[in-house]
Amino acid sequence: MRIAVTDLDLRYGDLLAAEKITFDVRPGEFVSLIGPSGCGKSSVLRALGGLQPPAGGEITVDGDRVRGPLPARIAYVFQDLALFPWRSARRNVEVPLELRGVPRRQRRARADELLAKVGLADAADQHPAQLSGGMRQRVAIARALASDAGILLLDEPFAALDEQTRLRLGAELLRLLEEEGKTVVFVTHSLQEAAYLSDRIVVLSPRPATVKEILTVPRPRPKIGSDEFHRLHARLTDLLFEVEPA
Ligand SMILES: Nc1ncnc2c1ncn2[C@@H]1O[C@H](COP(=O)(O)OP(=O)(O)OP(=O)(O)O)[C@@H](O)[C@H]1O
Repeated sequence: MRIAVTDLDLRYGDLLAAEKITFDVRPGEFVSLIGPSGCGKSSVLRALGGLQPPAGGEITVDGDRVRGPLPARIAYVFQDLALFPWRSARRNVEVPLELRGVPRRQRRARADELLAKVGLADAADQHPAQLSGGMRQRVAIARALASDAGILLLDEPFAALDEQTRLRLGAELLRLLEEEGKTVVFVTHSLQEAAYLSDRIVVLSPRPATVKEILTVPRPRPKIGSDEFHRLHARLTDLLFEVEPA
C-alpha cells in the first residue's frame, strides 16, 4: 500500500470531525473522497498531508507513519494554499524545482511545459492578481505537478471552473497523472467528477465523517453519458442522500 489510513479520528477541540476512518490507496491509484458538505473531507486530506495531527489511529505512507509534511513524497493543492503573489505564474510553478536545485534553464522549460499542459501557455508571465480564480487553481495544479512527489492530494482543484473546463481539465489531469505515475487522493463535491476520474471512491457519512462505503469504478472507466456511468452516479447519489436509520 502506498497510503494506509487506519481507524483515524480527527478533532478540533470538542468537535469530532472524523471517526475511525479506514481506507488505503495503492500505488498509481486515483481515490476520491466524497461526502456531505462539512462532513470532514478536507480534514482527512489535511491529515494525509501531515498538516492535521490524528486524535486517534494512524496514517502511513510507504509504511512510514505520517507525523508532519513529507514534501519529497506528498504534494498538495489545497483551496487555501495561496500562490506567491509577487511571483509570475511561471515562477510559482518553478518553486518545487528550485527547492530541488534544478538549474534555471531546465526549471523554466519544465514550468512552461506544465503551464501549457494546464492550458496556460499564454499566462506564464502574469502574476496571480492578474489571473481568474480558475486560472490560479490551474497554476497551483501545475506547481504540484512540478514536484516530483509521487503522491498528490487535491482538494476541489476545479471548484472555480465551469463544468466544461472541469471535464476538459479533468481528462487532461488523468492523462498527465498516468504519464507520470502519480498516486492521487482527491476531494470533490461533484459526483460526476468522482465517477469520471476515480479508480475507487470513498463515500463518507455526515460529520463526524465515517466511511460509509468504498466503491470500485470499473475499468476502463465508464464514459460520461453511458448507462454504466449513470448507474454509478445514481449509486453515489443514493449513498449520499440515504437517510440514516434512526
Ligand atoms: N481549523 C478548524 N478549526 C475548527 N473546526 C474546523 C477547522 N477546520 C474544519 N473544522 C470543522 O470540521 C468540520 C469538517 O470540516 P472540513 O472542512 O473537513 O469538511 P469538508 O467535508 O471538507 O467540508 P466542505 O465539503 O464544506 O468543504 C466542520 O464542522 C468544520 O467546521
